[in-house]
Amino acid sequence: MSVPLISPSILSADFARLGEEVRAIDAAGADWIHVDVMDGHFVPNITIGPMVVKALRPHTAKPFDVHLMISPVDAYLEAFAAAGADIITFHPEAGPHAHRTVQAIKALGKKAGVSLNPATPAKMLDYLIDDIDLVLVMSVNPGFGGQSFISSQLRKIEAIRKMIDKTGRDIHLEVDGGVDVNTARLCVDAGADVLVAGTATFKGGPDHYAANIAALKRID
Ligand SMILES: O=C(CO)[C@H](O)[C@H](O)COP(=O)(O)O
Ligand SMILES: [Fe+2]
Repeated sequence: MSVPLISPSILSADFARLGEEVRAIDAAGADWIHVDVMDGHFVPNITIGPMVVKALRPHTAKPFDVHLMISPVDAYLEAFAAAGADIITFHPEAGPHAHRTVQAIKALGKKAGVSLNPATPAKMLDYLIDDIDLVLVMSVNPGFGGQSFISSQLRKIEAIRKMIDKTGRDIHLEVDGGVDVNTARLCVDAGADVLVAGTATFKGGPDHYAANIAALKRID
């Protein structure tokens, strides 16, 4: 079985010590840093904006995997790009012109990701897949960390893996929500190559981050 990339969600970090937490997960073996941006409108929670992304940028050289759960999206892309985002992922449900948003992210020189809510079908990707760098399958309803994995999303991951393979392009398939050592294995079996893990990375505190990340990678 292939080893997935791990993108710890800093939603589960200690927000009073975010810079330190980012350095700790970097040292513990995180491949990417997952930044959950919520606006209290598209999702029922408010987290952080571009100023915090900018403040965290000097703390790691690892890619910032920025998950925008905001509506509208386009007005904020430039600010997140300038703040140091490497991958910018948005929800097509958040606006009427998903393809334009992809174009705008790429025009900023960033990797473009599209995220699908649990009730959104894989078909949503039909006319986007050729232009994007990443698909993010939400395996919980977006808005909060610590929720339970919705297993119906495994079928969607399998379907999207087939769509990706058909393109012949190198497109990441990332899963976000309720990923632990058990569900990680199911996601990788279904075709995922990047796993977001908030609760499963940060549980037990800094002394456990390296073992937690290693356990998510060692799932064969
Ligand atoms: O996008 C998200 C929620 O909307 C988070 O990335 C996700 O919930 C990660 O947290 P956990 O691993 O604790 O489920
Ligand atoms: Fe996320």
